[in-house]
Amino acid sequence: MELDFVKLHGLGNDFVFMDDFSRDINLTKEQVALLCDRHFGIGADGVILVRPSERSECAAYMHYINSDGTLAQMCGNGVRCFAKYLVDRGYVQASDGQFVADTLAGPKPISFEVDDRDKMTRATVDMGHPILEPSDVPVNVPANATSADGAAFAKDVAITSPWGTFAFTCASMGNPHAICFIDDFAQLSDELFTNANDKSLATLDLNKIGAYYESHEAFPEKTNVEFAHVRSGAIDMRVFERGCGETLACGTGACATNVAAALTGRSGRENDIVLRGGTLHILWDENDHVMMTGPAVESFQGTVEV
Ligand SMILES: N[C@H](CCC[C@H](N)C(=O)O)C(=O)O
Repeated sequence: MELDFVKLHGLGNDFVFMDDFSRDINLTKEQVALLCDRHFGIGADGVILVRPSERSECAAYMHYINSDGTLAQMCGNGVRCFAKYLVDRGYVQASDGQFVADTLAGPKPISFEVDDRDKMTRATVDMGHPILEPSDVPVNVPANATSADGAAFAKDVAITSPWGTFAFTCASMGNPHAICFIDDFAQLSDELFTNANDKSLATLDLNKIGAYYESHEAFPEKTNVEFAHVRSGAIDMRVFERGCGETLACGTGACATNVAAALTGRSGRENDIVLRGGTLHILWDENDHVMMTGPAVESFQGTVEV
């Protein structure tokens, strides 16, 4: 079967988009993995099928699949690319400046900017409420803290690994995230770095430590794993994504990291999250909504045999 596709990315977190308004595309895990293979396929972190929404208030439904073929509830960079796909093709009027995207994590209101050719450049997505109750993240560790409004959450929970014990604060944006804040990388074991002479977030070996925690038994549905360093005015973050491995950026991960930093008193509620692929601006507002702002870029189009 020959399928048209469009390749888009949000800060280098990249996706193969396919128009599935006719609801007749059903890809196997093997087909998704091949489409995402960076040597034998198109190459991407995931596949996004654009489907009709059953919600009258939503323009379309984003069906997100990780590169390993597993479904995920939400994709922050993906939903900004989803917005660009719809606006640039006229499914959403550029002059409207806003619409609602439907996702497995529910409706997500989006406001967007366009250039002088009515092509979308940036979007702000209302990612909704962070989910903090440990059993809802889900994470099998006790709620050891309560947030300002009394909600239970998993704060700095120590989970051991072969390379030492790391403390995670856990939150969901519809999908699970475990965030470890590291202040001093020099304290960590040499074997955790791709270059022990330069111990930093940049040289942390995520294929070792990220992969270990992604599938740790503490996380019944696995988890996205973020390592972050808070500095004045910004938070540096790298991510080992569930079902993908390390990606250059993670929108839901940036949202969860912002919430975790604020909850644990490491930062305020609004931060620039600096990722390998670029910067996302995140605000956890006074109504408990997490607002994510960032770009989306279309790389190329094509057809592919599956
Ligand atoms: N791998 C994630 C989904 C993609 C999230 C990420 N690409 C984003 O931008 O939020 C998961 O299985 O929960």
